[in-house]
Order: sequence, then structure tokens, then C-alpha cells
Amino acid sequence: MGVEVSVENLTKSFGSQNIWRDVSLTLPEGEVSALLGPSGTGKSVFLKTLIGLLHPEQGSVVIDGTDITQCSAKELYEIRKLFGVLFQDGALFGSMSLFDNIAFPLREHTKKKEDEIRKIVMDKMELVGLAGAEDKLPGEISGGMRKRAGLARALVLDPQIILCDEPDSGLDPVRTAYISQLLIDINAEIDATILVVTHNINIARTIPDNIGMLFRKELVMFGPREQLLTSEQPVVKQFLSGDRFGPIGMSEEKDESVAAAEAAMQAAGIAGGGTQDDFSEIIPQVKPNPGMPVRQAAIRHRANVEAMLPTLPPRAQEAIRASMAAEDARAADDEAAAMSVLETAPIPQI
Ligand SMILES: Nc1ncnc2c1ncn2[C@@H]1O[C@H](COP(=O)(O)OP(=O)(O)OP(=O)(O)O)[C@@H](O)[C@H]1O
Repeated sequence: MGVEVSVENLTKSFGSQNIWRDVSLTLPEGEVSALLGPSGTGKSVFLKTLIGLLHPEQGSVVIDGTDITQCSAKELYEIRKLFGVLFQDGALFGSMSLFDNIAFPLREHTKKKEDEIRKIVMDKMELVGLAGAEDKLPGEISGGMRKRAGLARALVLDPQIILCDEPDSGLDPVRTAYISQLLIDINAEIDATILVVTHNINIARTIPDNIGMLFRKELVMFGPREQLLTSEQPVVKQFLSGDRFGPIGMSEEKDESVAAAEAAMQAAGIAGGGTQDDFSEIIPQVKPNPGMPVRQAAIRHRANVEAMLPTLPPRAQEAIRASMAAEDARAADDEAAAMSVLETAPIPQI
């Protein structure tokens, strides 16, 4: 079962360069959350701070009752065992076979015997579709396979919290869909708390229960996915549509003169290249594959969201009600389909 990760007033700088400040959010136990934000806003730094690889100047990260920003090295070592982390590039050891890479955390952190290790590694390799590739070196396989190997390694210690830094980067849309489905299936199976950093809008629309966004050194928002997807905030709308006109610039923040020049271009009918998709039209969240358990986190998430509904903006409330109604209708259809299969099935002779 996943654990809640509670972040309060977290601030991180490198020397005089502040990365973000006063970040507060709670990753609810077992739920899937996504963190969005323009390049360089410190999403990877945030993940590394959650596992205690980087030290914030202020604030707390409470995991399972322990504030990892204050605890001893020994406590941190124990807390880290709760995590499975998929780094951006897979972070595999180039000279080790995939088998040894995936076995590494088991050999480092447990006293398991080699035959037990072999069984766990083979199970996880099969789960991520890498059975048969045990002897390959990371340099001999594709980027997508390296991602999946990184994910298998992140899973071997049965983590309660899984952090994925851009699981889709470098993958084609189909492989991205596979890895997204895999994350939802894993969530259904082990109920781990998952945080995914991504630039992929399709993932953001269909995978997480909650979405947050970092911009201008702050957490712009964090809440149910419908809240961000229906947001009227210019930065959110620009990010989702991928338009060059708006508060997000190529490198630094835009000043007023640039904003005025953009407004003039838009008035003259020049397009910013963004998609015209309507993100406030919520598309259904990806469900676990048939045969997988029901996502317990989805049930808890719904109860949480129902409780917080009155506090959310009207557009978010409307979208949440609509997606709940669509979900109920889908569940009723699934049940009717199951019943009709039963009705038409031959009655067994006793
Ligand atoms: N160890 C470090 N020492 C100094 N500066 C760092 C360190 N790690 C990251 N930074 C700086 O922190 C900022 C945020 O980097 P980070 O990689 O977290 O951004 P990001 O939002 O994940 O970007 P992207 O979407 O491009 O992956 C960058 O300016 C980076 O140079």
C-alpha cells in the first residue's frame, strides 16, 4: 500500500539561484499524480528533493511520519527503501547486463539469495515486456527498452512510492501509451503512490488523478486533474496548447514589450502554433487492463474529490461532475456487458 507524501513550504536554491519556493502539496496515498512545468523550472530537482538526494533550505517532506529533511542518515536510508525511481535516462550501469542492472537494488539492499533474486528480476522483466533480454547491455537496446529496464529496476524492491522522471521522453506515441498503461496497471496491482514528471499532454490528460504545475519558481496549482485541465490561467492554457504566445518564453520570462508585440501579432492573425484542442473537455482516465485488480486509489480519490468539490473553481466542479457521471455510465455499461455474456452463455448441465 502506498504512503502519503506531504510537502510543506519547500524552498530550494543552488547558491544564489532560487529554483522554487514555498512549494506545498500532498501526494495522496496510492494515487497517481503528474508534475508539469516548462523546462528548467526544477521538476527533476523536486523529485531529487523528495528522496533526500538534494537538501532544501526550508520546509518539510514528511513520509510515513518522518520528515526526511531533518532525519538522520540512517532513517533516510530506511525511508529510501520505500522508493522506486525511474530517472530520465534510465540511469543504467553501461557495463552491466540488464539482469544485473535490475538485480542491483536487491543485491545492495537485501540479503536475498541469488535464486530468489533471479525469480524477482525475471518477474519484473516479464512485467515490463523485457523477457529474453537479460543478457543485453544497455548500449545494445533501444531507448524504450532502457526506459522499461529502468522501470523494472525501480520496481524490484516493491516500492510504496514510485517517482518517474519523464517516462515518455524519447519514446514514440505507441510506446508512450504502453508505458502509461503499465504505470496504471502497476498502480492497480501494488497501490503505490506515483509521481510522474512529464511534458506529455496526453499523459497529463489520461493518466493522473492529480496534476501540479511549476512556473516562475512556484507551484501554480496542484489538485484533481480536471482542475488544471479546465484552468483559465494563461500559463496553464499556454502550456497545454503548446502555443508560443503567452507568459512562457523560450528561455526567460517575457517582459511587457514582448507581450505587447505578441498581442499585436495575434491581432494581425499570426498564429502561435498551438493546438486548438479543448482541454476542458475531459477525456476518460486510462483504466487498468482487464484481469488487473480495481484501482483502490481511484475509489479513494473519488471520495477525496467529492469532499473537496465545493472548494474548487466552478469550471473544475462542472468537469469533475461530468467525468464522474461518464465513469458511472461506463461502469454500468461494463456491468450490462458482463451480464449479457452470462445470459447468453450456455447453462451448464448438472
Ligand atoms: N546539482 C545542481 N547544482 C546546481 N544547479 C542545478 C543542479 N541541479 C539542477 N540545477 C539547476 O536547477 C534548474 C532546474 O533544473 P531541473 O533539471 O530540475 O529542471 P526541469 O524542470 O526538470 O527541466 P526539464 O523539463 O528540462 O527536464 C536548472 O537551472 C538547473 O541548471
